[in-house]
Amino acid sequence: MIIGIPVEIKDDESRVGLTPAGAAELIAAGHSIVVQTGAGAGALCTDEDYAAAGAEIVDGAEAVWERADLVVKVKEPIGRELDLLREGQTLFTYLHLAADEELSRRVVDSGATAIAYETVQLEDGSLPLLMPMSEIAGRLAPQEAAHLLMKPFGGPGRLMGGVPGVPPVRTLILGAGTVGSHAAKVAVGMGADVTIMDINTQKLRELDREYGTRIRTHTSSPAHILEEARAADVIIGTVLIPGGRTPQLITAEMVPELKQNVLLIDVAIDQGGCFVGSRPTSHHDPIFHEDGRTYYCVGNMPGAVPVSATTALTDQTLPYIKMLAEGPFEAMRARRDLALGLQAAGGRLVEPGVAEAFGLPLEDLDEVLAAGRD
Ligand SMILES: NC(=O)C1=CN([C@@H]2O[C@H](COP(=O)(O)OP(=O)(O)OC[C@H]3O[C@@H](n4cnc5c(N)ncnc54)[C@H](O)[C@@H]3O)[C@@H](O)[C@H]2O)C=CC1
Ligand SMILES: CC(=O)C(=O)O
Repeated sequence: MIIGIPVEIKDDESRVGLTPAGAAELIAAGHSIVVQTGAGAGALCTDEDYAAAGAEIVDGAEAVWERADLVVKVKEPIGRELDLLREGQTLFTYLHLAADEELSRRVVDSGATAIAYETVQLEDGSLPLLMPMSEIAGRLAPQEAAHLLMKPFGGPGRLMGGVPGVPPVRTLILGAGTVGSHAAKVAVGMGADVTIMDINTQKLRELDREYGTRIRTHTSSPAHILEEARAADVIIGTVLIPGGRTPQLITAEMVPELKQNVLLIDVAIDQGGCFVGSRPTSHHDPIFHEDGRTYYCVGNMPGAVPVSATTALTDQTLPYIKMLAEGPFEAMRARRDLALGLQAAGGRLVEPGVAEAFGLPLEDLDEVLAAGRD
């Protein structure tokens, strides 16, 4: 099979879908790799590295998209990429369709077999291809907060950990999954005053066991969120309903109750965001202010650390790319975890969260899998 690796064209996105080491493994398994010139440059993977692994380097995105049976990317297709995506082609990438109706319709209508990293799901409910980037985004969130609280960067001028005699910053984390637990780790390490909330008490128990009295846990409900949010200096949003649009936990009624100068970091913006005022921002223009509150809503946070993130991503995606390269439908029929990544194929949408978000017709996953031909 021909596997294509294009340059990522989203704003400030320097990750790449496959490392040269990953390319070498796929080539050893009998596949061909076509890499767009410069695709790995931002992640310190040079064209020479890919060529040494046996990949072909080609100029321009068209040359990759036109030749590839399987396109492996990092972020959702945008702009010209959506024109190039076609029936008979498999796309393997983060898609986050439930956050974007136009993108959802274009991906479905393309007829391509679109498989989202973020909904590949193991039997225990974990999301193995979302996890590495969630670990990174979680660890980055308090770093971003520390930076944005400083006066020279437009913040109110506060230190996350405080100092003797001056209290630390009150940090509220909504969601105790992968992003939330990693954000807690770094925020606790910085000495912040951390409260974390989830609807899943088991996750809160695990954090309680790990951090004891260095962290406060609180069951998530609208009343409890309001109580905690009123006191917070930083709120980090990390909730997820896999495949679906993020529930809005900070509502329009709650916003006037928040402190002036509160910093709201919406990591969950890629699935639509969990604060009512959130709208996507980018690394080069990451924040906006509304009613005295500051929002940070970058949808590709790990793009800030492309060297670490590209390796972490390929480490997890490579076993799945190998399966897909042998025939995507056969692979999805054999592996339920991979099949749960399927969003649409042959113009048929199979992701319930997307159908619900936009009122689109939903097809049965197993019927679509049974009908698929490699
Ligand atoms: N902005 C960025 O660059 C990145 C964003 N993300 C996004 O971050 C979000 C979180 O990802 P993960 O931590 O991996 O997901 P996860 O599934 O590990 O954790 C989500 C948590 O939210 C909890 N939750 C659901 N509804 C809730 C509610 N009403 N109140 C409180 N908690 C609730 C769940 O119980 C779960 O523990 C996703 O939208 C993901 O796509 C992930 C990586 C990078
Ligand atoms: C998960 C995701 O959307 C990202 O890493 O950009």
